[in-house]
Amino acid sequence: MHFGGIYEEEAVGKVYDRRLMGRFLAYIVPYRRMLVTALLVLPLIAASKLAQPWIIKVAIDEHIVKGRMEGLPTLAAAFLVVIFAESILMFAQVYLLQWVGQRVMYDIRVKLFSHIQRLSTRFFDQTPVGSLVSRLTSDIEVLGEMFAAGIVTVVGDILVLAGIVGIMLWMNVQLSLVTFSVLPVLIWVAFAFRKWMRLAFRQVRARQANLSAFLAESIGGMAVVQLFNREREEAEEFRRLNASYVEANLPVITWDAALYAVVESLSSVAVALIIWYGGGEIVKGTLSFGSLVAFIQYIEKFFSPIRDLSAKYSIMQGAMASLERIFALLDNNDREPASMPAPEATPATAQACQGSPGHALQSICFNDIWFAYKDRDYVLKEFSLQMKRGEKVALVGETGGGKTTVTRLLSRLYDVERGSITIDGTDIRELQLPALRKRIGVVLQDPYLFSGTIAYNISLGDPEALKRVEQAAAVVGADRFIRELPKGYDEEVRERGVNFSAGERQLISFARAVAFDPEILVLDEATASVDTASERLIQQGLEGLMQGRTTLVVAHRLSTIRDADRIVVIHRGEKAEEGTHAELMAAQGLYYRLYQLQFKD
Ligand SMILES: Nc1ncnc2c1ncn2[C@@H]1O[C@H](COP(=O)(O)OP(=O)(O)OP(=O)(O)O)[C@@H](O)[C@H]1O
Repeated sequence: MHFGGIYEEEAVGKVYDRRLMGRFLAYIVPYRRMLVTALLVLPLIAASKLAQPWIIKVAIDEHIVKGRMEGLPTLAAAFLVVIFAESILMFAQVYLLQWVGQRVMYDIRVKLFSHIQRLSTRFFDQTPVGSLVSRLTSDIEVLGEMFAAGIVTVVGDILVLAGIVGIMLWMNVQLSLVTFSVLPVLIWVAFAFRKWMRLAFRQVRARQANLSAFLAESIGGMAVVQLFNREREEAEEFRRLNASYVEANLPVITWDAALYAVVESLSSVAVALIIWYGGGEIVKGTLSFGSLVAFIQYIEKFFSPIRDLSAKYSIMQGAMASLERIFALLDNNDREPASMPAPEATPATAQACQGSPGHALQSICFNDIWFAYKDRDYVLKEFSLQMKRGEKVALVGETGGGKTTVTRLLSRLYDVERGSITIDGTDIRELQLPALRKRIGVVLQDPYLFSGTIAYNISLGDPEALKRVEQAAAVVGADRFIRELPKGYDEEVRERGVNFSAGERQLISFARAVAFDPEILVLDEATASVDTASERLIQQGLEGLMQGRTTLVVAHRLSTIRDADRIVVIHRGEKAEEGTHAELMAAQGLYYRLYQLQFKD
């Protein structure tokens, strides 16, 4: 059992949280006119609801009971007009509210997405992608439900309830008091229900989160599950989580059904009271027949919004929890590093690290850098390296030594903790991030392709890069296989490039680096082995890619770097050796041993 419900336990918020609602209101403000119009319609809808029983009362008392036909058609027509007006007003109100809801959701989605784009690599290391996707989709959708389910119309419901109480008291105080004797029970039930529902919801949402997290992991890793015959165990685990989700839902269903039944029977009790007490009043001549009928109709209209209470309650609670999570993400300031003055003055190290900013690249220097992904767990210790324009430097060493980390620090996916990295004597933390990244082309160990065409994947939609697509593909030798595709550069790439081989994906990613024409190239060689023919192709591609650029390459296949200007051996985060292939072989140290290991066959 690999899954112990370790995923986020959902915070079950309040049903109404003033702080969250206050912040949410800021998103509604731009659409206040539409919202106000929708709210202005509410009293009109309430009035038409209140008018209907009244028209019936008049018809009965003034016409039917007295046997007067004239006027009845007018009243019937008035009744129709009121009902028709109510439908039109309801339509307008639902439309306006949903319109505002859609706009607000659109705005929050845009804001959230651009916020997420600016978050740091560290943040993405720690946050499961699935949870970010659900912030942007289901959490925002729940906010939409708040508009769709007419939460705003609660105001209207309250108007109707108050109106009914007023009219009933005005018609007959005593009968009203007798009818409202059921209210204390109703209020008690509503409060108790709120408490129980809250607890039940907490369980449901936590188990729902577990279920989705399990699904995301299991479907994402389907190939492993299938290859290792783990389907049955996974299905068993899923059945367990699924059952626990259903189990958590049972109390909610029970309370929901119970509330419905209780409200329904209380409304029947109220009707019974009206018939019993009101009937007596009619007999005594203190109440008209029409008033009795109106009373029964009003009491039904009184209970109907209360019956919807549980649905509205759950939507509100869901919306508050979603708002809480959306705002927590928006408040996360784990931004990508901004450009800032370097914390310490760049030591004027060797002459080699100088240069003139703004001109062609002269030097890249790592000056005694220290770095840890977490706390004081240093992955790189006192690492130094100097590179001159046009040089090709290779990083080699055992797995987990810190080679990839060096490349990440150069492109500022993370910032060094101590020491500094300079380009032409300027600390890279002082450079603008986009300017720095424009100078550096990175080829990742695992090339990431997007769904779209090959041309799009090479240029990523950049107009300048788009002009260089074919030329770039030719430089790395990718043009040969692309030309053979039925649609050439317009061939569709499916999600993550599943319809291309590992070697072809590598070549496309090389072409991408060339199309952006960077001065500095950072290359993390793929560890995945490809067949000898592909390896030769890739080797040729690499040569084209590195032509005329200053290159830092993380090498796994030592054969590819024999001609590097310098080879740096990293051992447990420290520089162990540095020199050319011939020098390091002659020294018979770590590099020599690695080389022997790889070519022992
Ligand atoms: N995002 C991360 N969060 C925490 N630790 C990390 C992270 N990335 C790497 N590490 C750790 O840092 C160390 C150095 O990793 P790095 O990827 O730089 O090694 P490498 O020499 O490139 O290895 P390989 O040859 O396998 O690619 C490893 O011990 C690794 O576990």
